[in-house]
Amino acid sequence: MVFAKDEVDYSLYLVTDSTMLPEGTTLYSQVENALENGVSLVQLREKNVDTKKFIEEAIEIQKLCKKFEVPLIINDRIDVALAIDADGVHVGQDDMPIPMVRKLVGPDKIIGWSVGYTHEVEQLAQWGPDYVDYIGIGMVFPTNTKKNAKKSPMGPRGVARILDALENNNVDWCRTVAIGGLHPDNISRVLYQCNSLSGQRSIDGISVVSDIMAAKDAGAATKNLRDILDKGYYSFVNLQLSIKTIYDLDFSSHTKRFLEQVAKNRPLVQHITNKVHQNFGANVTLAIGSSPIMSEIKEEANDLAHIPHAALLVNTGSVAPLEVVKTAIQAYNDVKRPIVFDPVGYSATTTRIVLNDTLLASGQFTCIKGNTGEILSLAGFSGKMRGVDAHEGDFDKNLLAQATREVAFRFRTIAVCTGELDFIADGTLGGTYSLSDGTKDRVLKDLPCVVVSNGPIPLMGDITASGCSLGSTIASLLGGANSDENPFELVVAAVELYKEAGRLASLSSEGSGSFHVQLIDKLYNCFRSNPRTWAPKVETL
Ligand SMILES: Cc1nc(C(=O)O)sc1CCOP(=O)(O)O
Ligand SMILES: C=C1C=NC(C(F)(F)F)=NC1=N
Ligand SMILES: [Mg+2]
Repeated sequence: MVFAKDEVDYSLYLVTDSTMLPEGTTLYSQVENALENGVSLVQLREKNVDTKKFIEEAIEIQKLCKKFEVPLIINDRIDVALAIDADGVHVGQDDMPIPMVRKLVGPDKIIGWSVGYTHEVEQLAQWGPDYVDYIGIGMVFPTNTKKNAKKSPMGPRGVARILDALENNNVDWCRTVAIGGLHPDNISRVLYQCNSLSGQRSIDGISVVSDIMAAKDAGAATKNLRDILDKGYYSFVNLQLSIKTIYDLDFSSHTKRFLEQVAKNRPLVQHITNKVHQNFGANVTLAIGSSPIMSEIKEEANDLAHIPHAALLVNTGSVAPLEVVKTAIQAYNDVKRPIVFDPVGYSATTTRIVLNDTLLASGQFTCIKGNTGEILSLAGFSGKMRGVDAHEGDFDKNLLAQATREVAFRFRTIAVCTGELDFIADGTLGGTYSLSDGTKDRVLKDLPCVVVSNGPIPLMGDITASGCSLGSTIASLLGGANSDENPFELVVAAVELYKEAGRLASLSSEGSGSFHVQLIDKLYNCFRSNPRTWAPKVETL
């Protein structure tokens, strides 16, 4: 049987490995259990076996695949693929060049190629539609399965960039699977975040080796992955994610309700943050009615995350060891508690870019908050001029709104861009994801985005940790909220509250010293004065 190429289901692609089989299992039994539970494509990958043995295995596995009407792909060995008339081959960058492979296997066979860089997509585009049918994009996360791997983990954002490259090079014929360290605890995030910026493309599937091949119960492992793939919804935080495009943002009533919830639920806000912010952030958190804990103890994160209404603030200005931060992010994601991420100094140095990119790839954040420079860099705008027709004000405003929406869309988060104007965009799309067809019905310009303007508060820039402490405020409202509240509304209210407190503080202080104190006072009093008297200007973009 020859599979029509456009009918191949790439959703759950098993790549075999007979060097990691648990006691009492065989290559055949693992593949059979996987096929029975939803694997949609199989690749026989053997790095160190003699050709005779490989052929015997291939014939055996081919019979199994035919029984389940699933195509069989052979890794690397074109000769073996031809010998058994397999449905296709997969080659890596160091294997036989693609044009030769196509010449040998003919036009009907499936050809897969390992891709890790955008220049490889450009090569793919040059060959055109008759060569590569799908690409394995990896590695997404660290993996021990691929020995001497020369590539470093690219994270979901790296996969999304390859999807962008496919679009930018008009490669619409090629399907995509993500591969590398994929397991039940991270594929929801991969499916959720791996979209091209245009929303036209998401990955067509995921590919796993050890999650199934090393599983004692390969059937159960497969079913677990299958269920997540078919779910189409990632509930990463126990708040009410929404797919709304326009919110009725009634600052005074929302903020009053949110602060009442903070007072009632007294959220624990764990700060992993820089030394300068720790003291002021703790005081801001207390002023609002939450209870701060500045903890960088790896073993503690899981206990803290389980405390009701806990929230995590990660501010990468800190020098906390990477493993401590990653453990905390994983712990709060596991219990669906909100995490606010503040990529301090993003783009200032390569070290900070690598550190922040590693952490951004390690979890799902409810909110990513940065200043103008950080958000522009995260969106990849830094230094890129976008036309000069608009005058300074609008130019910044449109650019910043665009950058904030791009960060929100790329990381599926509530993105906050702070500055003279504060921009907030909701890229969560209600937690929904789907294979292959991206977010077609929702694109960047549809994302809810507001700008909070309260007039300049110059003193904000003259005190330490003013931006960092907005993170404490956002984490407090997200942490204190009841589960039926919407994170976008909570974040907008937190920004308005903080901005309004800053404005009031600047009216009643004569310098940065008293401003520091006044800011705490105004936040502290926000419970007591009637927010209705506050009127920050919120404009929906
Ligand atoms: C076969 C392979 N190729 C990769 C690439 O990055 O191209 S990573 C990989 C191994 C993936 O194994 P596991 O699912 O056990 O992490
Ligand atoms: C190195 C590889 C990379 N990707 C893939 C797949 F996911 F199948 F595309 N298979 C491989 N053997
Ligand atoms: Mg190879």
